[in-house]
Amino acid sequence: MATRLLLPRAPKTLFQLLHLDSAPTTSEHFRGIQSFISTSSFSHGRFSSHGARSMVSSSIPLLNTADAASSALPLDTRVPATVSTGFLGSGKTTLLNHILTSQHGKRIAVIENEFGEVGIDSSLVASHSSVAEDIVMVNNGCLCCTVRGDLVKMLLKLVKEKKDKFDHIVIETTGLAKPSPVIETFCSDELVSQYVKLDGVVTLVDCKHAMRHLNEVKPRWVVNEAVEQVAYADRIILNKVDLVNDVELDTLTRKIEHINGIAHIKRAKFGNVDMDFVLGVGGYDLNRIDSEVHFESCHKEYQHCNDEHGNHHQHHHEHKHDAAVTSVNIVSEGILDLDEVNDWLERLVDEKGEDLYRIKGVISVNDSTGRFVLQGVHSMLEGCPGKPWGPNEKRINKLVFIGRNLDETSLRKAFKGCLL
Ligand SMILES: Nc1nc2c(ncn2[C@@H]2O[C@H](COP(=O)(O)OP(=O)(O)OP(=O)(O)O)[C@@H](O)[C@H]2O)c(=O)[nH]1
Repeated sequence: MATRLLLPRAPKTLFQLLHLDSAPTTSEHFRGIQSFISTSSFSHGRFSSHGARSMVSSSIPLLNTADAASSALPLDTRVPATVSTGFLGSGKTTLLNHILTSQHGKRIAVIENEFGEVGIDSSLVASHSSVAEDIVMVNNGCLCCTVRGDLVKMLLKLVKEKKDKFDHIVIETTGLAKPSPVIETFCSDELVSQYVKLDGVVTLVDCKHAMRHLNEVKPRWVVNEAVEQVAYADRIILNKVDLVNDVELDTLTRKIEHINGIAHIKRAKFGNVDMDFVLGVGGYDLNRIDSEVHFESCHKEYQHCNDEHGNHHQHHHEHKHDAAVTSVNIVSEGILDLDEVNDWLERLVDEKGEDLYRIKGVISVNDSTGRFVLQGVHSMLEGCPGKPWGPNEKRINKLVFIGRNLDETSLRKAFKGCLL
């Protein structure tokens, strides 16, 4: 199975990029993306090397470094799209109605999918919407691999025919859908990624029933949709808190953090959250990775858990090799050898791409005055220079891996091997 890596070996370009003395401008940012863009694609649930595609592209043609240096790039004008997912009855339609009736100043286009001939959800949504311009499109079927083509068609129809009528797209998946094919549509479909950018995956969790679904043991090779929906999330809404007590809520929160250590989590009744929490989250935006990779609990531990070299500490979950979907967070001070990181991540996505759901990171690399940020889905990875480090700022690398069968021990070991 062929895959591509994050950081192609182009030392000259790389070092030019990493020597930026200040935060990158928009054009520098795109230069970075372009330079490090992955070229693997995902088709029918399997990685393939056919048809080089970019994970994040834009309406801007990708420039080479020399061109970028002399051009001012236009703003990224692609329409942001939010994918709302969650188990059956978790509150997706309730949240959607909340989005459609809240005052956030955005005109929303909705793509719904539902089974059956009678569109119950769509009539619920349509009747609640207070904004005349909102557009609701319904797809009768599951937006999974089999109908991914329909999603592409609907997205392209929206952006081509109704472009001026909306500012944001919300895609509600059915409760039993795996979110990955929908996410991959944005990452791997060249046409879609020219017009639309994935803003974030919002997962609704029914606090009353989620634990049962998350713990359900599936036959080998059968995906537990509830776990996947949590694993891919940028934002998680623990909904229906009125139906559980504090102990149940805390246990569920820990379980969810164990699966996804990076998503922001909010508790809610009837999907009632601030719109900032679900719209405009920039979950796939390299510019925002720095603020996303926060690891609050790790910051606390950092003071206690430095090893003898002062450069490593364990996350509070001691899971060495877990067949389930989990997160491994690495927070460590130090400077990494970029070539070593390059080799490591290349090997990792090559061997484990299918099991790696998300990667996000902010790292400090040799000869750079600024952070290097990276993010990826499966074997599609991208990175670019980020904000400069402050003069007295500790260079703390933060990396999070969310995936299946993650071998925490070997991830930490490989990371350590990259430290200078
Ligand atoms: N008690 C309680 N009920 C809620 C809450 N949020 C939603 N509900 C109810 O839960 C039921 C399911 O909510 P929906 O929004 O339709 O859930 P959904 O995820 O769209 O459901 P499917 O489309 O069937 O997967 C509805 O009757 C909602 O009114 C909540 O916070 N508390």
